Amino acid sequence: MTKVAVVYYSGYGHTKLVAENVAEGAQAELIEIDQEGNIPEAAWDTLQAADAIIFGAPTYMGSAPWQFKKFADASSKPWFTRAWQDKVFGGFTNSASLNGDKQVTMIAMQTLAAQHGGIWVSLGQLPANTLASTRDDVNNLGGSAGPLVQSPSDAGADKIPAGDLETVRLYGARVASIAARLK
Ligand SMILES: Cc1cc2nc3c(=O)[nH]c(=O)nc-3n(C[C@H](O)[C@H](O)[C@H](O)COP(=O)(O)O)c2cc1C
Repeated sequence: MTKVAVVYYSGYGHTKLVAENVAEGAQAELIEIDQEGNIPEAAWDTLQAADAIIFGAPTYMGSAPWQFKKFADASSKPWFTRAWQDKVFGGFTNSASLNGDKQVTMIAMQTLAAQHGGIWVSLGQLPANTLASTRDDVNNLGGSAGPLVQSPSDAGADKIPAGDLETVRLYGARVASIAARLK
């Protein structure tokens, strides 16, 4: 069976809900990076055993929060031994603005996957960008590297647009299916 892990950081719960939706689509195990930027020791074994790893983080100040970066730096241990070489990777980000510099976070995740010698899975969904498009549509923020999610800054995770959550569920399924094909 194909194993997928979603490793994510969430400061205030919005990205956590997004990660849960990605994991639902991918049938993945969730690993939360805590407020100190750490994951449980056993989670490193889960990542090692995974066929695919999906990174998730909100965008803070135009990039991933330091807790995600601490996790990324800690992954230099498996990097040294090429332990994640040829795994399938994906990633997603969530932030308050429609744009909000999400792409910077996506590029950081793609680069991290490349550092590990991984195979990055793009979003693979057409953008919904016509006059008739709404926030309920899949890929209404027009991502290509991976799913982009917007959480209004003055609301809880329950106000994340339905289209964004459907986008991430489909992306999770895509990563899992590509990992299964390559296995
Ligand atoms: C320190 C900080 C910096 C932020 N910087 C950005 C930003 O650069 N762009 C943006 O669109 N939203 C920004 N936001 C808003 C968050 O991305 C947004 O509230 C997100 O839903 C938080 O996710 P979380 O609840 O998983 O932490 C920032 C929030 C915080 C707390």
